[in-house]
Amino acid sequence: MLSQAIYPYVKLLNKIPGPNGFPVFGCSFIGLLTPRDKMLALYENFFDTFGHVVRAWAGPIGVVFIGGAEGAQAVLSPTINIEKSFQYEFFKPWLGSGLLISHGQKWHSRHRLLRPAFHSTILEKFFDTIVKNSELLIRELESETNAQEFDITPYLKECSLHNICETAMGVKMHEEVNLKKNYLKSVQTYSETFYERMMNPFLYPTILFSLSSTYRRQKEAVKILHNMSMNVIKKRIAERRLQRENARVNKNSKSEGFSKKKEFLDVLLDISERDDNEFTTDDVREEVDTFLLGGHNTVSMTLYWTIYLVGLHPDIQEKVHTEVDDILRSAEAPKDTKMLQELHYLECVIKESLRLYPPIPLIGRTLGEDVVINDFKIPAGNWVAVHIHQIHRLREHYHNPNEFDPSHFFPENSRDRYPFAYLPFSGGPRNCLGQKFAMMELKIVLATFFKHYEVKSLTKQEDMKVLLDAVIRPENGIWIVSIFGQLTQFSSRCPNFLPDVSIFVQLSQYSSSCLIFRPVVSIFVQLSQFF
Ligand code: HEM
Repeated sequence: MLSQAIYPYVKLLNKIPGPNGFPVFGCSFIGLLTPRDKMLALYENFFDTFGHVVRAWAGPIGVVFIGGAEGAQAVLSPTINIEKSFQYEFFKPWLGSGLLISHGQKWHSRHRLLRPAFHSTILEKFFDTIVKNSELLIRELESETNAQEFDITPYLKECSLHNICETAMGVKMHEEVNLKKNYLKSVQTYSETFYERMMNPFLYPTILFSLSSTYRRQKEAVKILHNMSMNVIKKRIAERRLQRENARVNKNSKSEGFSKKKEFLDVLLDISERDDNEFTTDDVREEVDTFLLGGHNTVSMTLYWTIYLVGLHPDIQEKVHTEVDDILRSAEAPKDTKMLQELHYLECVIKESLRLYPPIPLIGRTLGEDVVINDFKIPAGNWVAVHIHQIHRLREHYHNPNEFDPSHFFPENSRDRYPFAYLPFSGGPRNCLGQKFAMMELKIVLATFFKHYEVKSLTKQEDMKVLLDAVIRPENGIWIVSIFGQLTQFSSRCPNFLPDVSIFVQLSQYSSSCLIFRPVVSIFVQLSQFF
């Protein structure tokens, strides 16, 4: 009975080209055997070999990878496809069923509730706070300018964490040194355990996962992550109490936290204070966890990839400095949103950095209806992964796909581009809620940074190890030499993005040259004929 039900499905999916899989194990061994810094290259090789639509078996479950813009549009546009794929469940111990993971009625109502908290009129209120934190970053970096070389990533992570806490959450976390340090470390630990689980279908069932050492590491990380979000919530509740007290004492004074347009955390706390139990403390916490993560991790990632890429290209760096100096003049940082809008070249640089290193390189969906892409039918209910990183490097959309070339976003080059060929913030109804916030923050921090610093990146692109977990990040940080307030020329480095991965593609096609492995492989090949 079961095989009768499964067989047509397997047959249908096997019409889509992709690496062969073994019964039960599918192609899982490829993921397990591939070093993390080679994963992106492995995907690229699959797309080169099989085309824009690639089928892979994650254990016994079929996943279809989409590496073309038209396919991405077919999956991401329809409202019926808003359900995330099963792997997002692995975020549940941390994020509960917050906005990133939820679907159906819950997603619709939360989305409607929280969207206004990122409206442009609210964002303008955040401008001065982000400027202040950017200036703090500049002062903190001064201690490093005499050093030979240093890793800039911890500074940028902290800056973006300050920004999201002080704006959307309405609390200052500058003094909480240990809490922040442990939080940032635990974000990384969780990302790693997420990746380990995703790559190993044996860890998919909760019961097996709970026996693993990965689970124990994840559990410890979750305690710290929740400690951070509860701390933020408690601080804001105390702040609101104080504001109310002040408003009572001085009846005429207007309380900042109770203006008509509310910041994110106040929206949540207002509802949780009502008597109807619609929103519990856990509901508030899962959204705070979601926005703390969304608000700092991807932004800091973009900050350091942008500084890294600019630090490799003196010609581009010179143009950035010229523009920032022209627009900011004697100001230490951007003064208003009008000034930000005039930083056209910097905007192209940020967009180009997001193209080459989209912080979230893959997004998953469970299809709500059958989708046909390039004549291949993917049935409703199937998992699909849209490979943003791959789509961003297609020559049909970018004249110089593997180079850092901000001219890709000059109006004359981008005006006619296929809309789903650029997806750093995803696309369709479940695109990023913090997109405008992120672009404003990135521009303010980077304009302030380049107003004060010239940088030289020390790791060549060919030596840069890029790790894939929930995001793409440099394995060993971003090592730079920075010069405060004086501009000099540095020699350009040779970009060469993808390491050699031929061995992994061979593996995927059962031609492993490993002697011990070969007999095992051949048995599975034989068995797979009967499947
Ligand atoms: C450069 C910065 C950012 C990038 C590249 C980025 C990228 C993305 C992407 C690709 C998604 C879709 C994820 C998926 O479908 O699995 C997403 C969703 C989301 N992002 Fe961002 N994001 C950024 C900044 C932010 C910020 C600053 C916030 C909050 C303040 C935020 C909040 C969210 C939320 C809540 C979602 C879930 C939306 C939903 O499912 O309805 N993001 N982001």
